[in-house]
Amino acid sequence: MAKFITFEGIDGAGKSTHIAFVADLLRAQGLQVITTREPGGTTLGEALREVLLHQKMHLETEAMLMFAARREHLAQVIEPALARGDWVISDRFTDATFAYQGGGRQLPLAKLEALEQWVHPHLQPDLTLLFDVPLEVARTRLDATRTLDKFEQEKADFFAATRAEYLRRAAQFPERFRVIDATRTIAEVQQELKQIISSLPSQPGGKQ
Ligand SMILES: Nc1ncnc2c1ncn2[C@@H]1O[C@H](COP(=O)(O)OP(=O)(O)O)[C@@H](O)[C@H]1O
Ligand SMILES: Cc1cn([C@H]2C[C@H](O)[C@@H](COP(=O)(O)OP(=O)(O)O)O2)c(=O)[nH]c1=O
Repeated sequence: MAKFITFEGIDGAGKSTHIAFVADLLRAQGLQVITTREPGGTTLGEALREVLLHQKMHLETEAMLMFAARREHLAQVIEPALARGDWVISDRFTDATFAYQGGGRQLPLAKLEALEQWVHPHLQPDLTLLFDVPLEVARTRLDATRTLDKFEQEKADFFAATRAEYLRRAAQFPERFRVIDATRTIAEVQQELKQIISSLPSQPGGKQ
């Protein structure tokens, strides 16, 4: 059966680095795989991403726009792909809203739970890979590579709270989450990803 896999972690943890690797592992098994991202993944979603990453706005506006982009993403991309039997890998999904808007910006989680119930009451990722690194490691990686967007310019305590909320959710939903120690080398992380993917149901040798 097609699966929905999400990649999560604070900025600079290394998510984007590993998405193509995991997609290729699955394709090598003959599976159809699409990769996508949030906020974004559709024409409207990418327009909302531009606004979300560069404009200041009320915290609740930010949370609702994240879910608005997600609604479109589910309707246009994620749900049709899963219905066709394609595997879907998304660079972030709803856990990111809990971590960033809930943890980092302190929006009450009950408000986010209400939006989640509205937008995807019956769908959760089958597997969430949480790339976990201390803030200093993430920051060093980011500083070395790119111009920082609105979220990436946040202070250390914002990322500490974001990371803490990710880890809290991983503990809350242990069947869905795999926490990956992303301080290791890219090769070591890929080795672990290979093991995780090969033990998924529907994989040759994986649990059914
Ligand atoms: N395990 C790693 N060790 C060292 N550098 C890494 C590692 N993983 C990623 N990087 C580098 O860190 C930077 C941020 O990685 P990226 O995948 O863009 O992070 P994210 O998508 O989580 O924000 C990139 O320059 C990437 O090459
Ligand atoms: C999906 C999502 C992302 N974000 C933030 C996290 C990231 O800082 C930013 C964009 O995510 P991302 O695509 O990971 O950024 P980049 O391509 O620069 O690595 O949006 C939220 O705050 N809430 C959300 O619900």
